[in-house]
Amino acid sequence: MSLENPRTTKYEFLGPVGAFLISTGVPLTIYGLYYACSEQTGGCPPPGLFMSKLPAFLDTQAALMYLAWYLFCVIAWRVLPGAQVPGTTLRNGTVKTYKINAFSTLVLAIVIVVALIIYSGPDAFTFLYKRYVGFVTASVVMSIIQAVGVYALSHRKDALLALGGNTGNMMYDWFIGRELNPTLSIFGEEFDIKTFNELRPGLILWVLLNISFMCEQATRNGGFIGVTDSMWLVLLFQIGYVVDSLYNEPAILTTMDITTDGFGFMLSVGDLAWVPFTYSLQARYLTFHPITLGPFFTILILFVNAVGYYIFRTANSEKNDFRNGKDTRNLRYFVTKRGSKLITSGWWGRSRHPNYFGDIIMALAWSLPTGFNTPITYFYVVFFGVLLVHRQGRDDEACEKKYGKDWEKYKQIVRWKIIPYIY
Ligand SMILES: NC(=O)C1=CN([C@@H]2O[C@H](COP(=O)(O)OP(=O)(O)OC[C@H]3O[C@@H](n4cnc5c(N)ncnc54)[C@H](OP(=O)(O)O)[C@@H]3O)[C@@H](O)[C@H]2O)C=CC1
Ligand SMILES: CC(C)=CCC[C@@H](C)[C@H]1CC=C2C3=C(CC[C@@]21C)[C@@]1(C)CC[C@H](O)C(C)(C)[C@@H]1CC3
Repeated sequence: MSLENPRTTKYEFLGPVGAFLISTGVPLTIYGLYYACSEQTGGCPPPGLFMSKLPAFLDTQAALMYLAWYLFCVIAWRVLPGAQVPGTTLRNGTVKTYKINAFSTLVLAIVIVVALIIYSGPDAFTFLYKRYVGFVTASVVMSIIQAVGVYALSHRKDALLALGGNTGNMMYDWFIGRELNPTLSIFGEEFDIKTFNELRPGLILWVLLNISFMCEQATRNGGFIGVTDSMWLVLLFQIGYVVDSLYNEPAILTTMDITTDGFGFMLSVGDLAWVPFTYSLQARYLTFHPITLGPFFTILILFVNAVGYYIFRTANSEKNDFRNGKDTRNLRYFVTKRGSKLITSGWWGRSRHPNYFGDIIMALAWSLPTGFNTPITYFYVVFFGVLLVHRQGRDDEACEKKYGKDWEKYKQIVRWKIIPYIY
């Protein structure tokens, strides 16, 4: 075992057994959510739990369309212009550069879809709703293929492995991600598989799925005039979130997924299947269960989302500006033995993950438009809460390793983990 790629001695997610359970559980949950909440199976939930029939899992047309979608994203990455931005310094001392053009890819995709809808009517873009299960299968197959491919590639002599992904247990390493930054060369340009998947094919597909669900509602209700206020709210919030993520694309380069985690099945299925198909559940529900909120509830939900967005954005900007030497707020901080500074006032003085707090408030605002008819449309809030609590724990552990006593000192100053005065 080389010094650069030490053997991993600690398992996360309960080791190989957990890796197996999550790898099978994630696709099953995506199908399960469709089964438990869809028009085709009889409602949300269906009247008899085991009585309804699932549509075909395999749909060749959907698979071909999904492949075309993925290729569109790759071609857009290659041909659209974009700044070359350096990532963080890797532990072997090298720095990778990334092409920043995810936002232009989103704009291009939306322009094409809107042109299609204007030219041919909303009915022309309902195929994502109608062939939903086929698209799920295509994205899961794509995730498996990619995870197998990057696992095989990671056995090159020059591969830099993730510190957490080199246990030697095939199942676990395949799941958690063995290589830190699997890269291909596409027409002479370095293609970083992990950052590409994290921001483009899945997040933009989430937007397109939502637009397709709105088109289905419009088709049924006499055009876009018949689209309900609840559907508009969900689209506004979720498209706004994706726009924000892609517009701030360089911010992803310092997240733990990019700096620390390898790319394996957990991230490939999370990025390509889980994000678009479970995060869009609310809009899919509203397609077959339209809800009119009226001005009072619309304004109330807009307010909840605005509060969440304000916290999420100002917290992330405070940290990014501070770390980039552009702080205008005179935030208090202390310098750690490692040399980096930890903020102790503003949002980062109120809790150790104020951005997660904003994110979870937004998650709630995205489910509220579906009313209180079924708990299933609140799945995202629950999952996201669990994800963020777990992520907070992982980050705390990583910071403890990085900063040692300095992290203890920071924890003494900032006692709350996510929600000030509560958690
Ligand atoms: N919608 C979704 O499904 C998901 C959304 N997200 C969102 O992604 C965003 C990024 O999240 P994530 O990467 O987990 O973590 P953060 O952006 O919260 O970054 C954590 C890192 O920030 C640095 N840091 C911590 N405390 C301080 C401080 N006081 N002062 C300065 N730096 C500090 C540390 O790294 P260092 O010191 O090494 O720089 C730490 O590892 C969040 O807004 C989150 O809500 C995340 C996951 C899923
Ligand atoms: C069910 C399963 C296997 C879960 C894996 C977790 C993934 C769903 C998440 C891990 C980190 C993520 C990030 C985003 C989406 C969810 C996943 C993939 C993210 C792209 C959402 C938008 C944000 O602005 C972000 C870019 C910061 C974020 C990055 C992490």
